Amino acid sequence: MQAEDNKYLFQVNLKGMIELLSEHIYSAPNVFIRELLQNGIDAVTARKNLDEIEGEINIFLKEEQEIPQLIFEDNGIGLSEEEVHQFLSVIGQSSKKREIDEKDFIGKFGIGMLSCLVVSNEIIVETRSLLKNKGICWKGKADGTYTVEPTENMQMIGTRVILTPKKEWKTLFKEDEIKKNVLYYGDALPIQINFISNKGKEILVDKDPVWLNNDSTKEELLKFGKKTFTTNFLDSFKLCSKTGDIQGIAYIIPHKVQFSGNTKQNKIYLKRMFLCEDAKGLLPEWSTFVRCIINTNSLRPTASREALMNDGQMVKARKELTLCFKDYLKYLTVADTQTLSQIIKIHHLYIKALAVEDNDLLKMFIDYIPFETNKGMMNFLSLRTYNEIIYYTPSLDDFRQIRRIAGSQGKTVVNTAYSFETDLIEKMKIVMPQIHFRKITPQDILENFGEVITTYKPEYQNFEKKANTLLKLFYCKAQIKEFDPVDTPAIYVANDEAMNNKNIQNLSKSANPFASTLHTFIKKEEDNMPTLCFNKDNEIVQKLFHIKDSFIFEAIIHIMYVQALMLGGYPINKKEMEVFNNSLYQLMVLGMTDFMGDLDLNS
Ligand SMILES: Nc1ncnc2c1ncn2[C@@H]1O[C@H](COP(=O)(O)OP(=O)(O)OP(=O)(O)O)[C@@H](O)[C@H]1O
Repeated sequence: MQAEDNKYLFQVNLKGMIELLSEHIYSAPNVFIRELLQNGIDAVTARKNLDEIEGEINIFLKEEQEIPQLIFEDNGIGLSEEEVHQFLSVIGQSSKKREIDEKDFIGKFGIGMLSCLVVSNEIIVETRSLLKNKGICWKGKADGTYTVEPTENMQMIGTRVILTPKKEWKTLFKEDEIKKNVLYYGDALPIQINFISNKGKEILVDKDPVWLNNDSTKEELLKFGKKTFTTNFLDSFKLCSKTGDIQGIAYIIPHKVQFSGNTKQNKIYLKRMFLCEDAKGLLPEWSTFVRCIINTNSLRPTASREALMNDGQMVKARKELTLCFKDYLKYLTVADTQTLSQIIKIHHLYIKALAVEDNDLLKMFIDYIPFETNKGMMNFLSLRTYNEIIYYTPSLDDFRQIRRIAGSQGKTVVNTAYSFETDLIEKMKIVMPQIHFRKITPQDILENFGEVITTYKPEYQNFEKKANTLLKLFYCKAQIKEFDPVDTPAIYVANDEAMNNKNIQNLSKSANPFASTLHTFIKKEEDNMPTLCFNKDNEIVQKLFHIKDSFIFEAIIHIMYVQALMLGGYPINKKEMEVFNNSLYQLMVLGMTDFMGDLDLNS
């Protein structure tokens, strides 16, 4: 279209716009209901600024004809003929674009009406402005044309939007579907919404939801939470933030949840219109142990109106909401320690995440937080009460080994291999300098084992020599030590590097094409070989010092070696399993043969 000499106006291909909306911007076609509710409530808000009225939205469903007709009617400000041309007929034009409008209105982009053309070929708008005394009928079509003419149908001030479905969207115009969608988007709206069909009038929404009512009791809130999320929550607490003008409620999930950062099971409202389930960015990442219902009056939506903009305001709001979490937990420490213990029992991982971030909380909760130790789960209070030094290990493999042996040495060792534990310990070292923490490895424990000078006793030397020859095949060395408990004959000790060396060693003997170069990765081979420590005072070991039969010696060393691997929770390869089974089998046969030798087979 030519506007002036050499100047042309852009044209909008409405069909393309509708495709863009339905396929890329809106996640589902039912959003037209949200857009109509929102236009209705915005119109009522605009009228209330000039006039004292009780706003109302009536939704009529007429099903007498083969094609149903859906009418959304509001008693809002209405539109004049000029406004119809200016706002309804220009895509991207909105009467709510001024900065001061942001506070009052939900809409602002000037595209919401188009969502109706996703489900209907035509939009009919009958409207009468508060400021004019005649009604207008506007008809807009998906082909981009529209008509405007006077109408006698509008006796009231307000607007009526009339839609008939495209064939493929007829199901969205069924009574149940409409009611479900109206409640999905509009259940918290501050306006009465009625549904009217040939069966009569039904009030769908008429009062403030429990979670926005400051006088609601905890019981009422928990009941509402159960109805909304079908969960019997452990507890609830209020959320509020000045930034974003946020109010809401958080429910504590009564069972363990994966620490996955899943933020998609909440209910987020914008100016009391449902927006989305994903609270990403608005709630801290560790908050997945709660379900939240939140309303914000001033954070900004994206154009799809299905998410909030992750901007500076949201970051500020998140900080304020995080404070609500902290305040609630602090409150529990003084007012409801029973609920606090339950929460910590189920969600200690999240509480740890919180405590890592905040020194005050760390001091407040640390005594309640459970840790895995070689003596079972222990809370920090018991740990610090009964141990002068708190030993810890950040490697799970090391913990598995240490678990068996540290206790016998009177040590309590904490497994800090899980998320946040190491950070917590590092923080505690600073915040609580009076408590002594010490990192420990299997090597440290090994060094604490009683030294046995083998050179004094030829049988010890002989034992180590023979055992070393056998164990070398498994990339392991033998050592005689003295340690508790005496009934443990042998302990396998290997740090991460030693285990790596063992694995490389195994690979280098396999058909791996890089086998010949793998040896270069093994550092200080002898020093860092896994060690099988034999317990000098153990009954079996004592007997092995004197055993003459090399066959039995070999079988027992093999069995002790694999048993020690099992005890330490180490992986066992095929070759190790084979020698274990074979040795056990041979010993059983031997034992039975000896036993049968004593029997009188003829009797
Ligand atoms: N029920 C109504 N009563 C009065 N005016 C309305 C009504 N519905 C739509 N309008 C007018 O039509 C304009 C365009 O509406 P539309 O829904 O496309 O966009 P919006 O509400 O302004 O913004 P958004 O795209 O963010 O929803 C509105 O700005 C408003 O001026």
